[in-house]
Amino acid sequence: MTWTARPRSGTARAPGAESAGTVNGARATDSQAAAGQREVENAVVHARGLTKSYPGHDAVQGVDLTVRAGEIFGFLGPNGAGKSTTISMLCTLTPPTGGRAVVAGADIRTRPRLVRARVGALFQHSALEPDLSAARNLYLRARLHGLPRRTARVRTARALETAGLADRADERVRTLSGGLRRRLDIAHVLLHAPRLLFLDEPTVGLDPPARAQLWQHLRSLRAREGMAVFVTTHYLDEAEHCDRLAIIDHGRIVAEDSPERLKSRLGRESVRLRTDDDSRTSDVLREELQLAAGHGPDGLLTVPVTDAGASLPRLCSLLSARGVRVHEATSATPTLDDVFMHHTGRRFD
Ligand SMILES: Nc1ncnc2c1ncn2[C@@H]1O[C@H](COP(=O)(O)OP(=O)(O)OP(=O)(O)O)[C@@H](O)[C@H]1O
Repeated sequence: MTWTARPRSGTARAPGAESAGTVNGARATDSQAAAGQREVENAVVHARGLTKSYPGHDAVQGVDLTVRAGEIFGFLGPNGAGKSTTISMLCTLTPPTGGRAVVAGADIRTRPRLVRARVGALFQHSALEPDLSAARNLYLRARLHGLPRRTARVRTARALETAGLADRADERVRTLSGGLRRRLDIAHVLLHAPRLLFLDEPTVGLDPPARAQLWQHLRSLRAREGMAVFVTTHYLDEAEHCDRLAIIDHGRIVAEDSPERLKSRLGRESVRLRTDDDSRTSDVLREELQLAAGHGPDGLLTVPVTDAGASLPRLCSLLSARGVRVHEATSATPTLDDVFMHHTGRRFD
C-alpha cells in the first residue's frame, strides 16, 4: 500500500479513497481507506518506500515500516544492512532520496524540526559531559531544549528519579558504572518527553546483569511514559524482549512480526527421541499419527510436529503404550537465530 502523508490540517488517504463513489465496492474502498488512515494515525513511524541511494550504491531500498504507539520495536540486520541509515532518515539526520515517512505525526521531509522535537535518539556515542554531575548534565540539556529554569529543574529531578539515580545526582558522570551511565544517557534524551525513543545498540559494552537491568528499565519507561522504543541490537535475547521485530538485509525489509510469530512461521518444530527401538517407533508414529520420523545428524530420531511442547508427552505415552522405551525426549522449536538465518542466510552474530 502507498499513502499520502497527512497535510497539516488534512487527513491521510489510502490509494483509491478519492474514487470511492456509490458503485459496487465503494464501501469496501472507503473502509480500506479508513483502516489505512487509522493505521497511519496509530503509528509513531509510518514509512513507505523509504530509500537512500549514494552514488553507485543503494543503502536503503524502499523500506516500509510501521511502529505502533507504545511498542518496543526491534530493528535487526547484518552489518551494513541499512539499519543506521534508516534510523538516520527517520530521525531527520539524513535526507531520504526516495519514499515517505511520518514520524511522531510529522513528515520527515517537510516538518523535520517537529520530528526532532517529538523524538529522542541515543546513538553509540554518549553526549554526556563526564566531568559534570549527573544532575548538571540533565539540567543543561533541559535548558538547551529551551525549558525555563524552574521547569528544567523539575524535569531534571524527575528524570533522575525515573532513571533510579536520584541518590547519585551530584556524582560526576565519569565515576558512574557503565550501566548507570547508559540510564543517564537515556534520561538525557527523554527530558523533552518524546513520543518515540530511538536506541542504537544501547547495551553495547554492558555486562549481562547491566543489560538485563537496562531492559527492565526500558520496559518500565514504556509502561510509565507510554512512549514507543525503536531499538537495534546485536543480542538475540534482547530481540526476544521486543513486541515486534523487523529484519533488514541489503537495504530491504525481509521480515516483520512479533518474535513468536516469526519463529512459528518457520514451522520447524520437532520432537527428538532416543528409544530402544527406533524402527518400531517410526512405524508406530507413521501408522497411528501419520508422522514421518527420520534420524537427525546427532543420531536422534527427529519427528516434525506443529506444536512440540504439546506433542512431546503425547508421543511418549503412545510409544510407552506400544511397548517402546523412550530413553530421551526433547522438544525443539526454531530460535530467532534460525529466523535470522532463514531470512538473511547468516547467523545472528
Ligand atoms: N555516507 C555514505 N556513503 C556511501 N555509502 C554509505 C554511507 N553511509 C552508509 N553507507 C553504506 O550503506 C550501507 C548501509 O550502511 P548502514 O551503516 O546503514 O548499515 P548498518 O546496518 O547500520 O550496519 P552496522 O550494523 O555495521 O552499523 C553500507 O553498505 C554502508 O557502507
